[in-house]
Amino acid sequence: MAEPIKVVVTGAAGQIAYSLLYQIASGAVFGPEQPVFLHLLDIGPMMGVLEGVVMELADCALPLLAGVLPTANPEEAFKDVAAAFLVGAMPRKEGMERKDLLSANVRIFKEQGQALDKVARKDVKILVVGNPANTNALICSKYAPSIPKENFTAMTRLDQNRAQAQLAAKLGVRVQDVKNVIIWGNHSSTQFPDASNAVVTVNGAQKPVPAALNDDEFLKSTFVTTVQKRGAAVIAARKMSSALSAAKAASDHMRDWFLGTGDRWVSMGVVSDGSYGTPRDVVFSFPVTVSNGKWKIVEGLTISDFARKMIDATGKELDEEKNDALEVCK
Ligand SMILES: NC(=O)C1=CN([C@@H]2O[C@H](COP(=O)(O)OP(=O)(O)OC[C@H]3O[C@@H](n4cnc5c(N)ncnc54)[C@H](O)[C@@H]3O)[C@@H](O)[C@H]2O)C=CC1
Ligand SMILES: O=C([O-])CC(=O)C(=O)O
Repeated sequence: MAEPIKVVVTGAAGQIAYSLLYQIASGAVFGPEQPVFLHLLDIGPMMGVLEGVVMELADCALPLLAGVLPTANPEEAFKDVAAAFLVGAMPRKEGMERKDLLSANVRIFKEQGQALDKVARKDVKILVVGNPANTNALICSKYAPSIPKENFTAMTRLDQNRAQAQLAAKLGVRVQDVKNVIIWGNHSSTQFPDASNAVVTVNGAQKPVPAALNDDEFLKSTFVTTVQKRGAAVIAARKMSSALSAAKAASDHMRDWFLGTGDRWVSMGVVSDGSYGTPRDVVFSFPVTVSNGKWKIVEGLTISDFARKMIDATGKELDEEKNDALEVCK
């Protein structure tokens, strides 16, 4: 059996972590042969609740769980970690946009960037889940200059999973029969869920999704808005934001980053290099493939006039969020 790797989850006493911790500790993320030592970070007042989570983890009797460290100290939590799930942040309530959380949450990511910079492994893979995820990831990276920018990512996998599920339902196929749907841009209501390159397998044969559906109007309107507003729809129904599906998406994202995607495309928020005419120096969601622990943006896709407008709009929002966040962090 391999040596255990240290993995931190922040917001460990919260609702996403409650689903996520089991997935990590059971082997669903780093594989069935990789033991994990879990570092659980939350704030001081939540230490009592966190103690209960630690008890439940023990009670799961999981063979891959090598140990658990609950703490309210970021430098203790981030020490020598190989993977960081940055979940801990305030969730939005009904009627809010995710960027309304910026002033409350972005400082958390400044402080955590500074702590990661000091004590984490330089090859740590960081996934920011706490909203507004893209801009929090950018700020975290800016305050951790000794860790490569490529190691900071934001989660748009939940949007990808939602998009894939919507398409599969519309086409009457299994979710695993739909691939290469893309989420461009911000994890916000300006994101662009794009099915123009998606492929579906029907009766053993692959077909482009637009041809299989033959309903461009649906792909440009209902499909896009359903995915853009799905988080709000869950909040309206549950009175709390998505947690089960968010934890599953965080597991998918980190698993694919560690273990690879093959030729399957996945969407990840990464620091933009200006690909596809997007603004540089914002965390923008692109289609990527991953091998040997490194992601690479899928190149050479054709961008329609419609896609151009959508990509520009979400890029503009990210530029604005960046400026607001830098102002808050001054
Ligand atoms: N990117 C995405 O697709 C998604 C992002 N989210 C976001 O994830 C975040 C967490 O959501 P939930 O778990 O539902 O919230 P929650 O309120 O249940 O849990 C958040 C936890 O973070 C802790 N926390 C607050 N400040 C902290 C700090 N400085 N250090 C460590 N822990 C801290 C809180 O004490 C709490 O235990 C929210 O910002 C939410 O909007 C939620 C769903 C999907
Ligand atoms: O909508 C929210 O605030 C939580 C979230 O990010 C999502 O469910 O996609």
